[in-house]
Amino acid sequence: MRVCALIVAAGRGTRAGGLRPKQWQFLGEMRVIDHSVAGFERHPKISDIAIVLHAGDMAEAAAFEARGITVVRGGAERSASVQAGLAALPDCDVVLIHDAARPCVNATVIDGVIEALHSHEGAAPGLAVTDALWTGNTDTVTGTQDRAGLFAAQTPQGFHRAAIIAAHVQYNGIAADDVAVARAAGMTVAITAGDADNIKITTPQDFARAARILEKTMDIRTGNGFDVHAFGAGDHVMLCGVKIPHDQGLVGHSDADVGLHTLTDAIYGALAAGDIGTHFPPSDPQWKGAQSHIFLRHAAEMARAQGFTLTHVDCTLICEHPKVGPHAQAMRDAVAEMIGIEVGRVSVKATTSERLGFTGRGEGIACMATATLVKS
Ligand SMILES: Nc1ccn([C@@H]2O[C@H](COP(=O)(O)OP(=O)(O)OP(=O)(O)O)[C@@H](O)[C@H]2O)c(=O)n1
Ligand SMILES: C[C@](O)(CO)[C@H](O)COP(=O)(O)O
Repeated sequence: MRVCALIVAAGRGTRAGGLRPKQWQFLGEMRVIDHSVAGFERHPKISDIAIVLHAGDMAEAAAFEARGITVVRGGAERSASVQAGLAALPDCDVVLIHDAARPCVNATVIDGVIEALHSHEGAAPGLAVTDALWTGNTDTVTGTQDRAGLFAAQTPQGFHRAAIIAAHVQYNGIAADDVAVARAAGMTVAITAGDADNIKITTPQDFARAARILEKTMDIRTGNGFDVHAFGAGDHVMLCGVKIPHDQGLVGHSDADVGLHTLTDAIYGALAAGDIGTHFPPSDPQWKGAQSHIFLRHAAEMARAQGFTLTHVDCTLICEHPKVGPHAQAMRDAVAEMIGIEVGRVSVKATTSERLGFTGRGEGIACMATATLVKS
C-alpha cells in the first residue's frame, strides 16, 4: 500500500496571533511547519508528501520542492485547501491528511492510522474525552453534557485516496475536518489511538506547550561504523548483500560482507549497544559462514524495539576492485529490504584510495557507514 501525506498549512492562524501565521513561527530551532513535515519525512512508510500553502506564502515553496515535496496553493477554508492538495497529490493508494499546526505528531500515531487503513475506508486518531463537559456562556455554567462516547479529533486523518477525493467533490458546506466529509459520503472511519502530545497549536499558549513536548520526546541519534576485510582465495565477494563475481574472495568468520558489517555497527553505535562482536561473537561456531543479513536485521529490529525509526543509512565502500558502481542500486535495494525502510533513504557509494595504503594495493576492502535513528 503506497501511502502519501498531505499537510495543510494555508490557514492564517488568527487565534494564535504573532507576526506571521502560526505554522511559520519557531519552536526551538525549527518552524512549526518544519516539525510537522519532518514527522512524515522520517516515517519509513510514507512515500510522498504534498503541502498546501497560502497564496501569500508561496515564496516558501522552493525550499520544500527542492526536498522532493509537492507544493500547492490553498483555499479560503480548510476543506478547500485539502481539495487543492488532493488534486495535486502524487500517485498513492491512501492519503494521510495532517494539520501543519500539529508539530508533535509521532510515528506511533501515524502507524495506527496506516494499520487501520488495511481494513477500513478511513481512520483517524481520537482521544476519549476524560474531563466533565459543561455548556455555558462567557462566565456561567448553564448545563452539563454527558461525555460518554465523545472523542477529541486529531490528525493525521487517513483515507483511501479515490474515496476521499470523491467525498470532497460531493460535500456541500464547510466541514470541521475530513472525517466529517468522509462520513457524509457514507464512508466508515475507524478511531485509532490519539496521543495527548499530538496537540494543535491554536492559541498563543500552545507554542510553549508544543516546545516542551518536542524537547521531551525527540531523540535523534547518529552512529558510525568502520570495518575491513582482507582478500583471500575465492571467486566472488559479498558486498551489501549482493554477490559480485571477482578473482578473489574476502576472508572472514561469516560471509565477510564488509558493507553489511559496517552498517550493522553504525546502528549498534547509534543505540550505544556495543558492536557486531558483542552480539555475534566470532568465537561462537554458529556464526561460521553466516549470512551477514542476519546481523543487520538484528540491529534494525533492536532499534525498532527501542522505539527508534531508522531514517537513513549511508555507506561508503573503499576499494580499487571490484567496481561497485554497476551494483550500487542492487545493494541499495537489498539493504532497504533488510532494514525495512524506503530505498530513497539508503545510500551506497564507493571510492578508491588513489592506490594508496592497503586498499590501494588491493589487499582488502574497507567500509565506513553512518546510520540515523529518530525517536519522537
Ligand atoms: N484555509 C485554510 C484554513 C486552515 N488550513 C490549515 O488547517 C489546519 C488546521 O486549521 P486551524 O488550526 O483552524 O488553522 P487556522 O485556520 O490557520 O487558524 P485560525 O482559525 O486560528 O485562523 C492548519 O494547519 C491550517 O494551516 C488550511 O490549510 N487552509
Ligand atoms: C482537523 C482538526 O485538527 C481536528 O481536530 C480541526 O478540526 C481543525 O481545526 P479547527 O480549530 O477546528 O479549525
